[in-house]
Amino acid sequence: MAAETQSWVLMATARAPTNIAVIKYWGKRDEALILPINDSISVTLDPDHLSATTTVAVSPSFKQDRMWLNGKEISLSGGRYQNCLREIRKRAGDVEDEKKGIRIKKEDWEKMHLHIASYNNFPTAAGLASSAAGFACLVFTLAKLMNVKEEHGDLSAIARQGSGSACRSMYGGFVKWTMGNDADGSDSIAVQLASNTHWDDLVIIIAVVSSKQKETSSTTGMRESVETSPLLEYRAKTVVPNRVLQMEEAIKSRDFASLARLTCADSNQFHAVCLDTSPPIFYMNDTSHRIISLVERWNRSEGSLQVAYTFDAGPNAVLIAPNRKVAGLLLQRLLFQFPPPPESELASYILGDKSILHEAGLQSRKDVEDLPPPVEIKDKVPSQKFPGDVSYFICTRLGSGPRLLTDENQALISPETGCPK
Ligand SMILES: Nc1ncnc2c1ncn2[C@@H]1O[C@H](COP(=O)(O)OP(=O)(O)OP(=O)(O)O)[C@@H](O)[C@H]1O
Ligand SMILES: C[C@@](O)(CCOP(=O)(O)OP(=O)(O)O)CC(=O)O
Repeated sequence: MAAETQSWVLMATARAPTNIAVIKYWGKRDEALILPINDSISVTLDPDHLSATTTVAVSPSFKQDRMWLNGKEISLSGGRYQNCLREIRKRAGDVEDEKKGIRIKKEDWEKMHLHIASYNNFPTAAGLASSAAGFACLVFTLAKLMNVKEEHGDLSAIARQGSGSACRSMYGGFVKWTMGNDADGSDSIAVQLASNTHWDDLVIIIAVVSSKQKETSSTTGMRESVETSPLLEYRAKTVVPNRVLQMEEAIKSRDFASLARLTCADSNQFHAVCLDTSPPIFYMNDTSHRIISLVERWNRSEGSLQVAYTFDAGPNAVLIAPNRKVAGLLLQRLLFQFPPPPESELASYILGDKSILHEAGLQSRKDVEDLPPPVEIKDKVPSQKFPGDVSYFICTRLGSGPRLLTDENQALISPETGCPK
């Protein structure tokens, strides 16, 4: 390592999106390498609304690897962080910054320490896949700083070792994680099926459902399902392979009815596997079930699939609408049943792309209070309302994959101190 001065700090900053699976990953065949028992397919969400931003800095003055997440120092000693750091360091290349007089040879990276700062623009560990955005961003930013030449696919195999679903956040649009066959996991990678512009009418609405009870983590839950659920074996071997083919076809031909049917069926089967686990795992709650009923009732009354729902390892609903008009009708239904609690404003109850709200004629709490019951529930069931059962909604869309942020003002680490700003 040669440099005029030993006090320099070299940094890279990037942003990576989160993703939601429409064909779920649930179950590993190798716990250490994080190799799944079936393929999965996801949509990448708009990084403007749900993403991680990470800065990685290197300096000869750093004494150890350190990381700060949302401003708080966290330990990097866990196997998942260590695996990602080791795999990237192995592939590091020579780096030269002539202006700053910095040269780092590839063999130097093993000895140099890193400071990492990351920030999520959405709640961490709230069932919104922060670990997917976080590990994808970490691996992508490390690879940029260390001049790693690997393709996104190879990088996805490293992100996978941070958290399985993270490998799918290495691309935008529609992404497939192919389970692979090799024992070392080198072919268990993500591939892009279509970019976010391929089907840009789709609107995603996330209902962040209030939940007090502590849930079983995905890692623990899927281990218990692998050990005890006979349904999971049938799902992985028999159901998912066909569903993946049908989903790929639906995406290619922008067939919303098919996408919706497969998405709902796969979410429901995943939660059936959780119930089939011993002891059973309950990720959804009464609010989740009410949202499913709302969608099913509406779809049935229209005689065609208006929207799709899917739920990960928690009670939050992710709803997919084919376009803004239907998304507006969906918001009206959701807000009729789950109005904002008395003390909260509509503007802080609907986050992300608020324009859909305005297009649906909803400018204020009064507009929500005046909403008539949806036609499909009139006269059939009492139109009960549940204010406060949803914490807030996020309106978003499909998004692009990780990208480098070149504006130094966006760095989360100070070039002077080498620590978070
Ligand atoms: N930006 C980030 N950079 C690096 N690691 C992160 C980042 N954000 C989250 N993580 C890691 O992911 C962990 C949270 O993952 P966890 O699976 O508990 O929650 P989640 O991904 O938000 O929710 P879920 O998996 O249920 O959708 C954090 O404790 C941290 O280790
Ligand atoms: C239900 C899921 O969200 C499970 C995600 O599991 P994780 O990727 O969080 O699990 P680990 O690999 O153990 O870190 C479905 C999915 O995203 O495909």
